Amino acid sequence: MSDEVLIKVENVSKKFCKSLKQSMLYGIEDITRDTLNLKTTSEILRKDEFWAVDDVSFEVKRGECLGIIGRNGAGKSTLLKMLNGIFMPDKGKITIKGKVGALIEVGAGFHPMLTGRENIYVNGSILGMSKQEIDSKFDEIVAFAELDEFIDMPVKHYSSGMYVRLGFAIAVQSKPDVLILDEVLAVGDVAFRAKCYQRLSDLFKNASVIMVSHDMSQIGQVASKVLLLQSGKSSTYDDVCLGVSEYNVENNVKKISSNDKAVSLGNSAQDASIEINKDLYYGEFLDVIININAVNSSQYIDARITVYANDQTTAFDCHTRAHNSSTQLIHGSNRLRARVGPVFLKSGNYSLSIAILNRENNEHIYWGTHIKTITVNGSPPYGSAIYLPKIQINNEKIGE
Ligand SMILES: Nc1ncnc2c1ncn2[C@@H]1O[C@H](COP(=O)(O)OP(=O)(O)OP(=O)(O)O)[C@@H](O)[C@H]1O
Repeated sequence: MSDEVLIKVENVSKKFCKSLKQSMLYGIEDITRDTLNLKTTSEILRKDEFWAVDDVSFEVKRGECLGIIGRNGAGKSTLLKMLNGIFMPDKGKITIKGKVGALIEVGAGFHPMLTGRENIYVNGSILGMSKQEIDSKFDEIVAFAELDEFIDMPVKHYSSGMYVRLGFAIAVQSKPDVLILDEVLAVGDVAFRAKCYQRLSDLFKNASVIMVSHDMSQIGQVASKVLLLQSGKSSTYDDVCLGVSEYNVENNVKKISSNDKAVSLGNSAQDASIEINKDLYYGEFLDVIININAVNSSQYIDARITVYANDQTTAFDCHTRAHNSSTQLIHGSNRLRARVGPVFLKSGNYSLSIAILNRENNEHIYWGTHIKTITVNGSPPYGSAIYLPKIQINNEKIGE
């Protein structure tokens, strides 16, 4: 990470009006005051107005990724729209250096009547690429977006996943200094998301990234710091786990113990513990046992296990949804076994983050960041294979 600050946000606020009629009257009042060179009232709240973003300040350096988190209506999209120049702040100052790429709304920036091919040229030039540059990157963009067959189809017929694939592929190829991503990646499928995160980690070396997400495992995986928005007001956390933990508390997710900030439980779980086979040989399976005491009636669940190397890079990230595996969490005690492997990692120590999620709404039931460590032994001298292990889950209490 360099010391060069690419995004600087200083005491920024944005207000909205709850009543459309009132907001139109204020609009007329503001234009009149402006025309008559009278003092404007942008810094104070009038009847029915509220601060959607309230006195927010932060900096993002080249090489950093800021994760913006917060409940629905907390002000995340409003803040992103100000960063992208769609809204002007009512107070404060935003300074952004370099080329900006943004994926804020699915389909935004695309012309529906134009084909994928035509939109690549239009969108690429908006992002500052020359025609020659787009020509040379064209095949790579189409291949990354996996849209070969559909590239000459008007984008109005694209699915939301196809829009996101194309938008992301163009944005990363334009080599932005600043990349702003709203929840758009949530639309893509698991395999495409994995590819995006890989590409993002390449981009992080030279860019500042801002990413909004409701998926705390993604934030844990990608962000280097976190901005938590609560009714427009912000708190910044250099420790991602701590920021996510505060968000979980706000969402009534219980911490397992007060001195273990990295572990949280959702509403449907009362307590949980983890057992693993700590030492494994190259090519063996990793067994993760998650004992959960559930208070709700049964629900289908997924498991996601992320394994980090010593330097905090992700060795692999696997999700049962990608391997068509799921089981039920039942009322009372559950003994979930997530079997991951074969594990072809080079010898060394690794740390594990484990998430158990409700399959229907993706809510976290259990979430532990860097909760356990494992040691892999006996990798061959020529290095480790690049191979994504499979993950299967079953609940030993219901004998599936
Ligand atoms: N154009 C607008 N006019 C009036 N109010 C608005 C406007 N846009 C957003 N708001 C309000 O501002 C607040 C912040 O909205 P915003 O969309 O930024 O939240 P968010 O954190 O992105 O939410 P979500 O997670 O649901 O996307 C909300 O109360 C919302 O209703």
